[in-house]
Amino acid sequence: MSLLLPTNLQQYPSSSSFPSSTPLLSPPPSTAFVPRRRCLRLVTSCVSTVQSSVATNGSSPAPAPAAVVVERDQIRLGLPSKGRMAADAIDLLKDCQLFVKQVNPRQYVAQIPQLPNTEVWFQRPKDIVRKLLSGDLDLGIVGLDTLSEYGQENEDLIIVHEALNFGDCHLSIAIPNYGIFENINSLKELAQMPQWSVERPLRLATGFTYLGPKFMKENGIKHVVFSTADGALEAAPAMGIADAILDLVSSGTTLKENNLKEIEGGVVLESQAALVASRRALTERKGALNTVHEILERLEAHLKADGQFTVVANMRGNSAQEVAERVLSQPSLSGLQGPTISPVYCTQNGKVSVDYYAIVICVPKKALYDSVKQLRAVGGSGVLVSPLTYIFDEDTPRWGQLLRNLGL
Ligand SMILES: Nc1ncnc2c1ncn2[C@@H]1O[C@H](COP(=O)(O)OP(=O)(O)OP(=O)(O)O)[C@@H](O)[C@H]1O
Ligand SMILES: O=P(O)(O)OC[C@H]1O[C@H](OP(=O)(O)OP(=O)(O)O)[C@H](O)[C@@H]1O
Ligand SMILES: [Mg+2]
Repeated sequence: MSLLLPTNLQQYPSSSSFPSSTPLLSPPPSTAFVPRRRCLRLVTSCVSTVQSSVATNGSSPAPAPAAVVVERDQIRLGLPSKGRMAADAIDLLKDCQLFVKQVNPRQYVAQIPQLPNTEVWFQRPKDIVRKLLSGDLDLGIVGLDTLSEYGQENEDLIIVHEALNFGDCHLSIAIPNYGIFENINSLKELAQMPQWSVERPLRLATGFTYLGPKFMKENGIKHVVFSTADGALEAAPAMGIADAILDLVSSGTTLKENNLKEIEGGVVLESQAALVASRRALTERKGALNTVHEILERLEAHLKADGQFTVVANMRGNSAQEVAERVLSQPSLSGLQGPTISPVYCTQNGKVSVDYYAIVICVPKKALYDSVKQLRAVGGSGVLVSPLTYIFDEDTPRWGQLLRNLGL
């Protein structure tokens, strides 16, 4: 196969792609920490010279002396310092009653009073990943795309929560919707175009210089060269300096406005914000595991509740059992663990009696109207709907998963 990769790309592992759907990465062979140095990062926006000029993002596999975790009192959490993830990360923590106290936006360290042993450090997303690897951060919030690109499947990186519900986007190949690409709609068709040869390979512009070549190689795409730039990649095809691009897409507006289209089979990964930790920090740094447990519990309680409403309704009935049977006959009314049903006491002619029962259930926001209809169908009235703030379960499944992953 004649995938044209510069030699420095070929020394990286090219096993299966980093699975964004896998919550936790596999355990490491040992807990010994070998820090990896940042690699050279050569950026060129000149596509015609790229065959030997693209270097991968992230860390190089250069040998380094074994080291231990540097002692410090504080657990360090990295948050995006700017860009579209910055405000959302702080807002998410606020929704979990974790208030980041940043005196001014140019100050790169902050505190969370609710977590006195934890410092927040604001960094660019890619630097959060690099610093988790170097041991300068213990925890971080970054997009799965950045984690995959700069983490490069390093076993020290553990995804503690893979779906923080913001920063949704996907990494995708896009081609022009005109000219020779007009009738090309899939990766397979793109690969089979007669235009590409050793002399004239497909020119792909991307900032994802690790994931891009890896994806093309895994998909058996021959005759491709990569170029990279720091932004506005969508301009490259119209400028004549690339045939296709590989970039993040969320609304799709930028592609549309630049006459580009996505193709079937061209999605490299789905991404959203994730909580990531250094395995070494969790196993060796005092207090790190407790901190991550608390953050995880708060996140799970908030995120689980975020998608739900509390619904209260009154229902006429002869007994709680009979009301329960009616409610449970409806598919959307079973709540988290079944409905809570309580008698509503009233006085009639001086006597206390029970003619109504109050039922309380949690329903997914998306299923609200269906649930209301089903409640009415079984005799529910006076339906009250309120937002749900937290759901603290007995245990958080991701915590158990994390402990297993750490071998604890
Ligand atoms: N439409 C989108 N385009 C790019 N990133 C998005 C988009 N939607 C969500 N994201 C997420 O936001 C992250 C940060 O993007 P942002 O553009 O703010 O910073 P960056 O491009 O990594 O940094 P810089 O602009 O300094 O190079 C991305 O890595 C991705 O996880
Ligand atoms: O699908 P859309 O909602 O249109 O978003 C996709 C665009 O957003 C990002 O660019 P960004 O805004 O970060 O600018 P950049 O090109 O300078 O990175 C990304 O690189 C795409 O260009
Ligand atoms: Mg950007």
